[in-house]
Amino acid sequence: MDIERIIDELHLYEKKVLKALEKLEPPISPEDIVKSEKMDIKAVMSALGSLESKGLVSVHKSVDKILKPTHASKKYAIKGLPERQILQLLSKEGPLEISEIMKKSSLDKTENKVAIGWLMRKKWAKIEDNTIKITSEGEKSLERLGSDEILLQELAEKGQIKLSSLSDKLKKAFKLLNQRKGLLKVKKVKEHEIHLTDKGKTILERGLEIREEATQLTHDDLKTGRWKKLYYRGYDIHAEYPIIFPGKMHPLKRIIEEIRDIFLKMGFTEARGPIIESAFWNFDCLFQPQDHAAREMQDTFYVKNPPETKLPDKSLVEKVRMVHEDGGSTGSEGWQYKWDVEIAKKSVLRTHTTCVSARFLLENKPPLKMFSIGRVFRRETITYKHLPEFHQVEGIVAAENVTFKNLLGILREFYTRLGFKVRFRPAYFPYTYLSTECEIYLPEKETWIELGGAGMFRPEVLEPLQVETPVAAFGLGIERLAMIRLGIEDIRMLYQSNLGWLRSLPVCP
Ligand SMILES: N[C@@H](Cc1ccccc1)C(=O)O
Repeated sequence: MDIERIIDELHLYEKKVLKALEKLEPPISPEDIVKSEKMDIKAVMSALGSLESKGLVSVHKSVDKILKPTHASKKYAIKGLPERQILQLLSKEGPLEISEIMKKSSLDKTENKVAIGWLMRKKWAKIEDNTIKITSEGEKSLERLGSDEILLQELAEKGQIKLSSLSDKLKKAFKLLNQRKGLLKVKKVKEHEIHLTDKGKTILERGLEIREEATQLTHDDLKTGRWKKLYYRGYDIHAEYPIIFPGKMHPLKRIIEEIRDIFLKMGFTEARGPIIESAFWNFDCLFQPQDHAAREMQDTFYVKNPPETKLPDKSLVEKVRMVHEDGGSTGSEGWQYKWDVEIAKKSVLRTHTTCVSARFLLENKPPLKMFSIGRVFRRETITYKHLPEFHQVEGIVAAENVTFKNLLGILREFYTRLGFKVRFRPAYFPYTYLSTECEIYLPEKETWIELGGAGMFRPEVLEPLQVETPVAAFGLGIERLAMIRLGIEDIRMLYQSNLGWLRSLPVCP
């Protein structure tokens, strides 16, 4: 970054700190700046941090020790260390036996022992024939203090001393004193020593203008024209900002809207049907025999109230009965059993949206293109893969020349618009022939997953509804598409209020 730009982007606080560094005598600590600039320590530290990241200052971190005297050391600073007190005693009294020292000294027993130990260590005295005598070293020491004693006195005088400020000699003395119990209080402290870098010096040489910043623009400033002279701080685009969670559409709802949009754009009309459906529309008119496994209680939710749902026109019901029993006029043999209208009346929660297509075909004449999105229900145990309630998008295309190939083309177009690669495999449904299953490709897992069924409605479905053109039909699951889109492995995520996750999803995918 060039110097001009750095200067331009300096904050008021950064400038103040730089100026302080120019003015103060090194070594400079953050506390020195706090004092000279009357700034808050937090502001100083944060300014130092950004100045350091811009390469204008270097901050030297070190650990120092603060030494303070104890009660005992203050006493010794006046009277002398125990060994000095005994040295003086010996110089007055001449050589003494240990027991005599114990008696004559004003120290207590332990202090006497300590004193004799240190007399030996410092070579101020020696033991000869059971008596303690001053050495020539000791004689010299009577005239001058040792560096440990000097340090002790300085401590008593100043109250506290930084280890780093001591001369080498006194540093050694500190080590010696610190070996002894109860003479020193030592506290470790972290130190910051701040230096201007060459870059920092260059900037100061250019001269820094410190202008107070206007924080608020008042009505008065505007009226008087003072605003022209005010100095405003630039926007800090890196400043912390509050995280806000705007309301947004649920991701499942979003993909539903996307699917709706695709079909509308492909020229389909949207239809709806009831969620509580008769078995008739859900199964019978789709040529699903009444003993079909899917109709069992363990697969389908039967509704207690209302237990029965109104059937359509008698003639349609009658035609459906005939198709089931012997194929009616379709040329098929039917399922060859006695069809029961009571079973057809039962209320169910629809197990697919194909019943919406069947109803639509009764009401509308081809050519037509219809789609329907809605909830369907199956008695599934809840797992990461399955829910008893999910969404399908259903559709039909009915016209004179509609073929199975057209159906595949429509499905391919739909999935391509959603951004997926699709393939088809043969399948079976009681109500379609030919039938297919659509699979889409998962690049991350390098696998294909099944997403829905499709096929050409059979004559056994179309005849009772009096539809004379071919009808291409499809019914596709939506939750799995959503899971792939969102990269989630557990379908339950779509139905839990996991706010953390929902909030983390971008508003626009
Ligand atoms: N109803 C089938 C899908 C389907 C719809 C239309 C035709 C063929 C199959 C299902 O729920 O899986």
